Amino acid sequence: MSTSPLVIAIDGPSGSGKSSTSRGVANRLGLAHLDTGSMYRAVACRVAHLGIDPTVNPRDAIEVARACHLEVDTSAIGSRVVIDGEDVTAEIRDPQTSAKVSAVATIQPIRDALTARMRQVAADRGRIVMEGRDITTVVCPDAQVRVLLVADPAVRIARRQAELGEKVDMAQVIDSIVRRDRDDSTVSTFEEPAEGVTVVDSTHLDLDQVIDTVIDLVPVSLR
Ligand SMILES: Nc1ncnc2c1ncn2[C@@H]1O[C@H](COP(=O)(O)OP(=O)(O)O)[C@@H](O)[C@H]1O
Ligand SMILES: Nc1ccn([C@H]2C[C@H](O)[C@@H](COP(=O)(O)OP(=O)(O)O)O2)c(=O)n1
Repeated sequence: MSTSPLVIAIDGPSGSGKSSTSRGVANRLGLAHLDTGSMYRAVACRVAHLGIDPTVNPRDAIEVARACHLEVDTSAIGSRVVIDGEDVTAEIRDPQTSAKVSAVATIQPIRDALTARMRQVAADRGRIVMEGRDITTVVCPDAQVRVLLVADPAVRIARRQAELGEKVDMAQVIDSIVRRDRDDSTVSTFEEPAEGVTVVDSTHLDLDQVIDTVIDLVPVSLR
């Protein structure tokens, strides 16, 4: 197995399969994994716990993003997220968090603060899969492998619905895909691939096929 630095950057809209694919690739190649969306989600939770409305008081929300102590598990199988001593691993996946995360993620100084932390993680880990919305374009544009993972909206909605279970509110699922993509795309370019980025369409592929497709893009000398 290679020990050369390796960053695999995977961007894409909600429900395209970024997390499942990234974990699978990290597992198979023995790499670290960073779900950058979990960092935005954790800041959204902390901001809410402090009673800050980021649309009314963006300055206070920015201060939280800059000053918080944020621990994110970077193992391929772990997902623990702790912010300012509070374990928010479960809360960041709540539909309520999904509904409010874009309000935090569309504030540019918050993006700048979290981008710096993401780059530090990449530098510390050395060999890593990073997933998000702007990894291929802003966070790690020099990544050795850059992928835009897409899937038809109807398939993404169905996958998210299946994941959340029967009791889920359909309007909330559609909001968490369609409205959120629209809001998020005002600050990140994940609907079209940047130059040099490979599009992988998972609409008709199962998870193993998507993982294989991404691994095939990694130069053999870096695996
Ligand atoms: N290629 C695929 N085929 C079928 N289901 C998939 C595929 N990729 C991911 N999924 C499922 O779709 C849901 C959303 O995937 P996830 O990896 O969380 O997407 P994202 O991180 O892009 O939001 C999960 O329940 C996951 O198991
Ligand atoms: N690099 C990133 C990662 C996530 N975000 C934003 C966009 C999303 O609404 C939230 C949460 O991202 P996350 O990847 O967890 O969302 P999905 O699992 O794809 O639904 O954070 C971002 O703006 N930039």
